[in-house]
Amino acid sequence: MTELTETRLSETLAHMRATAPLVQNITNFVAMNIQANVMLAAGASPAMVHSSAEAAEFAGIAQALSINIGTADPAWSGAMEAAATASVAGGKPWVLDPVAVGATGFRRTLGARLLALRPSVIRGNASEVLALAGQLRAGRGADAADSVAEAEAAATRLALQAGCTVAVTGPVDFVTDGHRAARIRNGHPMMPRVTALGCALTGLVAAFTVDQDPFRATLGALAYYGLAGEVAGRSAEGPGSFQVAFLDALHALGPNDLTAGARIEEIPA
Ligand SMILES: Nc1ncnc2c1ncn2[C@@H]1O[C@H](COP(=O)(O)OP(=O)(O)O)[C@@H](O)[C@H]1O
Ligand SMILES: Cc1ncsc1CCOP(=O)(O)O
Ligand SMILES: [Mg+2]
Repeated sequence: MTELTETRLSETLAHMRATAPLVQNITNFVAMNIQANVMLAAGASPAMVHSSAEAAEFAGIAQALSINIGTADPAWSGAMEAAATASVAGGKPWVLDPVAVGATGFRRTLGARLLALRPSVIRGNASEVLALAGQLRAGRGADAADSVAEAEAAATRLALQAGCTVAVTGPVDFVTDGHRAARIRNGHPMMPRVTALGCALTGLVAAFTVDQDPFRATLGALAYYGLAGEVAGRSAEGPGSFQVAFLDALHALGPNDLTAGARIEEIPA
C-alpha cells in the first residue's frame, strides 16, 4: 500500500480531528467569517489574529499559521512577516495563500517577501502559482485566468526552489513537493461561485499540516474539501444553499467517507 492510497490519506483527517489544532489565520476581510466556519465545521480551532501588536506573539501559541494577502495593506504586511518568522523559529508549519499576487506591484513584493520566509505549503489557483513562480500572470483579480494544467510545471519548479509543497486548485487539483505529485479529482463547479472558499481551504490545509507530512496533509485536506463540495452539490439549489450545505458536509464527513470517496491520481516521479 503506497502512502497516497485513499485509506492512508483518510488518516490525515482523523489526525486533524483528534488534534483539533489551534490555527492562527491572518486572512482577508472577505474570508474571515467563512474561513473560521469552515475550520470549525471540519474540527479545527481557528483564531483570526492579524494585529502587529500581537501577531508574532500569537504565532508562538498557535500550532500552525495561515497567511492570506487578499486584502493586505502595509500595516498588515509587517505583521504577516513577523508571524511567519515566529512560526518558523518555533518549528511550526505555515501556509501561504497568494491571492491575486500578480495583480499589483505591492502584492508581487509582499508575495516574494513571504516566499523567502519558507512556507510549508503554498495553496493558490493556477494564475497565482504561475505569478509567484515568476511567470507573470494578472489573473482576474482573485479568480484564475489560467488552467491548472498550465501551472503544473511552474508549481513543481516553485516547490523545488522554495523547498515546500505547492497546491494548485481548480476543477482538478495538482499537489507537488517537487519529488512527489498527485491530482485530486474531487470538487464541485459551485465551489468557485462562493467567495473565499479557496481562502478557507488554505486555513484548513494549515490545520492538516500540524504534526503531519505537508504533502500528504495537503492531499488529505483537498480531497476531503472536494468531497464535501460534491455532497453539498447534491442538494444545493444555488450558491447560497451550497454554502450552508457545504459547512454541514464538512461536519458530517469522516475518514471512512474519505476512503470511499477520494479520487487521487498519483503521478509517477
Ligand atoms: N470547476 C470546479 N469544479 C470542481 N471543484 C472546483 C472547481 N473550481 C474550484 N474547485 C474547488 O474549489 C476549491 C477552491 O479552489 P479555487 O476556486 O481554485 O480557489 P480560489 O478561490 O483561491 O481561486 C478547491 O477545493 C477546488 O478543488
Ligand atoms: C473577492 C476577494 N477580494 C479580495 S480577497 C477576496 C476573496 C478571494 O477568495 P478566494 O481566493 O477564495 O476566491
Ligand atoms: Mg484564492
